[in-house]
Amino acid sequence: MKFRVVEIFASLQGEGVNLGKPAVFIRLAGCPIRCRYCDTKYSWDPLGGVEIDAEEVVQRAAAYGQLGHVVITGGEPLIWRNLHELACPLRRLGTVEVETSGVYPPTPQLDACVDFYDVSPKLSNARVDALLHPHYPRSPKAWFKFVVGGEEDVEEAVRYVEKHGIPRERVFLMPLAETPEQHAEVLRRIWDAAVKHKLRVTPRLHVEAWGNVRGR
Ligand SMILES: C[S@@+](CC[C@H](N)C(=O)[O-])C[C@H]1O[C@@H](n2cnc3c(N)ncnc32)[C@H](O)[C@@H]1O
Ligand SMILES: Nc1nc2[nH]cc(C(=O)O)c2c(=O)[nH]1
Ligand code: SF4
Ligand SMILES: [Mg+2]
Repeated sequence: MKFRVVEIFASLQGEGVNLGKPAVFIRLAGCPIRCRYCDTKYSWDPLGGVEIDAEEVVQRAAAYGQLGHVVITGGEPLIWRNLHELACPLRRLGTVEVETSGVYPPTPQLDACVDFYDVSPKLSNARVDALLHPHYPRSPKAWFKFVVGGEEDVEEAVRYVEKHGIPRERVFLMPLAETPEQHAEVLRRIWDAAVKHKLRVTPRLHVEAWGNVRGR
C-alpha cells in the first residue's frame, strides 16, 4: 500500500498527552477540512508529497533510531482508509499516536494498532463544518486538544465538551499561535478562564522554540 508523504522528521511531540516525547513524525498529504487557522496548509493537497510504500516509510522512520514513539499526522490522516497498513508496521518502532480532527472514525484494524488519538475538534474559530465522530469521546485511547485564541473560545470549548460527553480529564486547551509571541499572548488571555473551568492547557513546544517552521 502506498501513501503520499509530505515529510518525515524527528522532533519532540510539541502538543498534548505525550508532550515532550522524542518522536518520529510522518506527515501524510491531503486534508479536505481546511481550517482557517491551519498552520500546515502545505499538507492540504491530496496529490502533494511523494508516493512511498508503507514498508519504505517504516524504514525511513526507523533510520532516526529507536525513539520509541511515532506520530502519524497530516493533513488529515484518517482520510487514508488503509491507514492500518502503515500504523501496524510502525508499532515495531514504539507507541503510535495519530493526530486527527476527529471527523473520520478509525477502522477496527487501525484502532487495534493505535495507542493514542490526539483529537482536535473544530470550534467556530476554525470557520469549518467539521463534526466530531462519536467514536472518539468513548475511546479510551482518545485525548482532546481545543485550539483557543481567547476567553470566548474557552467558553465554547466548555460547552462543546459537555455537549459531546467528552471526559474532562482528557481535554487540553491549546493556544492558537504560530509564533512564540502569539503563543505567550494567547496563554495570558486564556490563563484565568482555564483555571476557572478546571481545564488543562498544553503548550505548542515547537512553536515556542522555533515558530512555525517545517520539520520541527
Ligand atoms: C496540522 S493538524 C494535523 C492533524 C489533524 N488534521 C488535526 O487538525 O488535528 C495538527 C494540530 O495542529 C493544530 N493546529 C493547526 N493550526 C494551528 C494553529 N494555527 N494554532 C494552534 N494549533 C493549530 C490542529 O488543531 C491539530 O491539533
Ligand atoms: N514538534 C511538533 N509536534 C507536533 N504535534 C503535532 C504536530 C502536527 O503538526 O500534527 C506537530 C508538529 O508539527 N511538530
Ligand atoms: S483539519 Fe488539521 S490539517 Fe486540516 S485544515 Fe484543520 S488543522 Fe489543518
Ligand atoms: Mg504541526
